[in-house]
Amino acid sequence: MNIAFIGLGNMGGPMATNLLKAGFKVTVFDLVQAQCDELAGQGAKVAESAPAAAKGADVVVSMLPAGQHVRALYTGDQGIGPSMGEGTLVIDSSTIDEATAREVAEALADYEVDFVDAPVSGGVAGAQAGTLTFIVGGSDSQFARAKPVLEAMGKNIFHAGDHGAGQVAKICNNMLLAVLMAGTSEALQLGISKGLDPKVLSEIIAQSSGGNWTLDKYNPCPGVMESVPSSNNYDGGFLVDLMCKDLGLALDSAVDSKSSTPMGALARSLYAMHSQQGWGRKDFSSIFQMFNHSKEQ
Ligand SMILES: NC(=O)c1ccc[n+]([C@@H]2O[C@H](COP(=O)([O-])OP(=O)(O)OC[C@H]3O[C@@H](n4cnc5c(N)ncnc54)[C@H](O)[C@@H]3O)[C@@H](O)[C@H]2O)c1
Repeated sequence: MNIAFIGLGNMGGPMATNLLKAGFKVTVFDLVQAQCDELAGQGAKVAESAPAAAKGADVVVSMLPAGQHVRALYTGDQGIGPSMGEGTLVIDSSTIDEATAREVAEALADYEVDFVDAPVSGGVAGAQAGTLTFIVGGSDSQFARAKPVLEAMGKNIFHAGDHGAGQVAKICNNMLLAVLMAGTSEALQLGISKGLDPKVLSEIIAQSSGGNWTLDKYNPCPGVMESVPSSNNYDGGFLVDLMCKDLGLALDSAVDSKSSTPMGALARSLYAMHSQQGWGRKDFSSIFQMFNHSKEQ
């Protein structure tokens, strides 16, 4: 099976690597040449453009920053719709708004191209380990077509509903993640300000009723955990600006459905302020530093 992979950033790069490891023939394209070169070193073919990558592919996977990039890739003037053959399957794993996911699905149907939205959870570590959770929106038959490809990159593959449903479930998860990361940071900084060792405090809370994923798998306090962005100057991982985007998507959905999301609204303000203070290109766990009043850590 020939797979085209478009968008080789923090997530897309390791996802494409896992498709190569699973034995698929992979053609890649990214605007950043160095990221294409890295995949070429692992056996991928590098295309000169997105339409060239998509030509002749059985499956096209995209992992782009936001909705406008996905819309432009598939439906814009330079869109790759006409480059794909009838029966091609498109898997978009970017986190975008549900309306764009549905719009792209409809536009591609005109070319007899199948589409699923398949955003992921699990972060860069999950992308590298091939243990991502995929949350899929599409018809039953489209889900069945996508599953074997997704299994090469992930562990848990969920069918959330029709087009756009994957995106709705994903932003519910990320809104909660943002709230948990801010709350965990606040609690750890309180303990530190009272003289507690953050490693000891993390172990205590992890085994207590406040335990959560941000504390025991993605600890935001530098020095507590290895191989997470907080121990790497908050580089790599999931950017503050991407979290701001996801919180914006969650609040748009809340307006649309007349839902009350006060914690999500507060989290969006906190992460936006953090971004304005120069942290936009750092990992979202750096919100920990917003609560660091000593500035000595
Ligand atoms: N990083 C994470 O932990 C994480 C976790 C879950 C979901 N996500 C979501 O996954 C998506 C990608 O995240 P990421 O962290 O890999 O972002 P990233 O910024 O590291 O990577 C995006 C890549 O897309 C490329 N790109 C942009 N426009 C392009 C185009 N027109 N053609 C080809 N390439 C193009 C960029 O050059 C970049 O390499 C986002 O929607 C994000 O919200 C990220």
